[in-house]
Amino acid sequence: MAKVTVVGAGNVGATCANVLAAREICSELVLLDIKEGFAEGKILDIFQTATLMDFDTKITGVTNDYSATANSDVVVITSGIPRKPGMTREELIGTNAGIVKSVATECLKYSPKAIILIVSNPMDTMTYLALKATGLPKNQLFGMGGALDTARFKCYLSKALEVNSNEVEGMVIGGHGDTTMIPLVSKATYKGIPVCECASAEVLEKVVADTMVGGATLTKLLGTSAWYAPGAAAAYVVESIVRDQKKVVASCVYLEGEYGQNDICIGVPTVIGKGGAEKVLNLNLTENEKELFAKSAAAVRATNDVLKEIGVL
Ligand SMILES: NC(=O)C1=CN([C@@H]2O[C@H](COP(=O)(O)OP(=O)(O)OC[C@H]3O[C@@H](n4cnc5c(N)ncnc54)[C@H](O)[C@@H]3O)[C@@H](O)[C@H]2O)C=CC1
Ligand SMILES: O=C([O-])CC(=O)C(=O)O
Repeated sequence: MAKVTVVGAGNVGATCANVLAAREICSELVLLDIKEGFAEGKILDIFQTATLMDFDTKITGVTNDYSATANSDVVVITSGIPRKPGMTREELIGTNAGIVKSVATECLKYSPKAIILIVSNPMDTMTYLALKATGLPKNQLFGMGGALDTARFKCYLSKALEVNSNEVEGMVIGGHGDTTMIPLVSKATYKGIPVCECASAEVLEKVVADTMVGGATLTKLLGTSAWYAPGAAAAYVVESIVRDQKKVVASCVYLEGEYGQNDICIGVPTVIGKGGAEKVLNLNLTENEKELFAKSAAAVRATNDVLKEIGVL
């Protein structure tokens, strides 16, 4: 069974840790935070649910002690600040870039073989930065955004169609940003029936718009960004890795020619297994989707350029 480290014991990290422990996705879990006693406290609280929820994953919380994370099979990086209402994810780059770079480097010292999953925002750019800073192969380090955006897309679709969300199929590719994500309506189905046969174009346009601002909507409601679905989405990706499930998850991976893009990390359908991001699937996009993907990549690239301007790359 696997050892998983989650860095950042805040809303998303602690939720991810809770799902991993309660569902016994790994045998050993370490939660690490820089804030004194914070991860220890979150883990003690989670541990006190063990007899209530019937799990026995070995869980440990530590303050900045990377030696406790040694030999992890998977590391999830959620450290960094979240946005506040009215902000974009891209505005977090100045604070989060330094944090993500140093955390990824530190984790790797103790777990050189770990698959590293980046969650901190702006996630596409943080993934690119961590990949370049560590020099890891592209299968070993990738980002989580599409799993969450896809879950939201399915929720909004199921509400619009008034059907069970588990009976809906769909995927969101592109950047994990309010204007960069691309919910693929053309590929979405309800029990094999294309959704465009189930709802009007107007209804589906609203589903797309709601999905794209899914994170911003929650940030406005909560005063900080969401955590239940983000934490569960990260745990979903970890499960596909540690159980070698080979699920196809829209994931932020480094592209070398796929979808017409090079030298960028952005969301594309990816087979996730024990080798990490094992294979990118080539979807037959419509002309409009191809155009949207190129625009999305241009926007992500512009944010990546800021890494050089602020001197972290
Ligand atoms: N990729 C995605 O789909 C999503 C990404 N996010 C992002 O995840 C990040 C975390 O969000 P929340 O958990 O809500 O924030 P939070 O503020 O609740 O937690 C962040 C934690 O990181 C810790 N931290 C900061 N610097 C650290 C360091 N150098 N080492 C270890 N720990 C450190 C803080 O002490 C804090 O406990 C944000 O950047 C947010 O935008 C959030 C939701 C979805
Ligand atoms: O909205 C945010 O800033 C956090 C996030 O990435 C999400 O919930 O999708």
